[in-house]
Amino acid sequence: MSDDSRTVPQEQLPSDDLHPPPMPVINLGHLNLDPAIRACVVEDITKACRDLGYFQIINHGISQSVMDGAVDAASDFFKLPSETKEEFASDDLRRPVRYDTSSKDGISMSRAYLKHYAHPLSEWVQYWPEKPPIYREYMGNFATEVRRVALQLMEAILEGLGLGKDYQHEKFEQGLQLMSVNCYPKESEGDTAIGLAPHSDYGFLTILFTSCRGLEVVDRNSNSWKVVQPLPHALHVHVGDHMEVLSNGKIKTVVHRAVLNPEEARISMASINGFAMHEKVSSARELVNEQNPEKYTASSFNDFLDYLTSNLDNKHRNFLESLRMQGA
Ligand SMILES: O=C(O)CCC(=O)C(=O)O
Ligand SMILES: [Fe+2]
Repeated sequence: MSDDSRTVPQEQLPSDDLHPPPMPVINLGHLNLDPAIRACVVEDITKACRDLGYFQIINHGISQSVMDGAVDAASDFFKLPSETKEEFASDDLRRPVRYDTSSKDGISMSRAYLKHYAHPLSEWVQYWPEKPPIYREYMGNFATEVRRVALQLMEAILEGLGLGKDYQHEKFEQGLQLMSVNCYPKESEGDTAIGLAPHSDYGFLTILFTSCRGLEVVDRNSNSWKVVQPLPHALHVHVGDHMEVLSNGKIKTVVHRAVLNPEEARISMASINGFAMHEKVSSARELVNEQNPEKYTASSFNDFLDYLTSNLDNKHRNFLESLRMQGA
């Protein structure tokens, strides 16, 4: 290894900047209390989405044992011999399950990940790893629960945007869920601290479980990286590209990255929630007017996969930029 390769560029160093309190924390249990309390929680969620694009949720109804079970299933999978995991390796982004050890961006080399569809579970679970034997059941339980939470949050945001909680209800109900299960080694001296390069997520909402600190988000007010400090038993939520499209830019997607933790190896599990594969997302008519003309071309998850496939070597794969209409 040359000396040069041991010098970590400044922009790849983890941020020391803990997200300054108050990082919004939403008590999701309050959504189901009386209408006046629900209205306040809807307002808090919508404000967090508009101002920051991310927040944490507590009292979300997913039990500790379901979360622990999924983490155990993920850790046990990543401990399997390479040959077993590589059965799932593929460059075909349309495979129902994909395993890889590094991204093609040349930055995030140390992450191992497994991506698979999860909704409807009965359709996809047959493709999931059979080893470890707990994987399908435990990850399936977590995926089902986390999707319930995503739908609940989506309804609240639609309500907060003035579209009504049942806006395009069937399309959300029938939408896809992609689980991105990530395993990062402990940071080792001299290596890049970046575990996953900056990106925004496809879909409306990502709900992320993280076993310890490592996620960073761009704070758009200061245009700097902020460390997300996970609260016990909380889940992190951030907005994806299609939320920006649907809201016609009222809510913005969140650029985020993962850095390696200097104390421990890390597991994260992201549930990415969108419309079905070929269902196009466009800006809500109700949010388009003369002052706010339509800003984005309609697109589907299938279009996103096409875009990724033709931009595999692009370090800044920015799907959303490709949708922005001229002059918008
Ligand atoms: O590991 C993390 O904290 C982030 C994971 C992530 O951004 C993703 O899987 O899209
Ligand atoms: Fe992400």
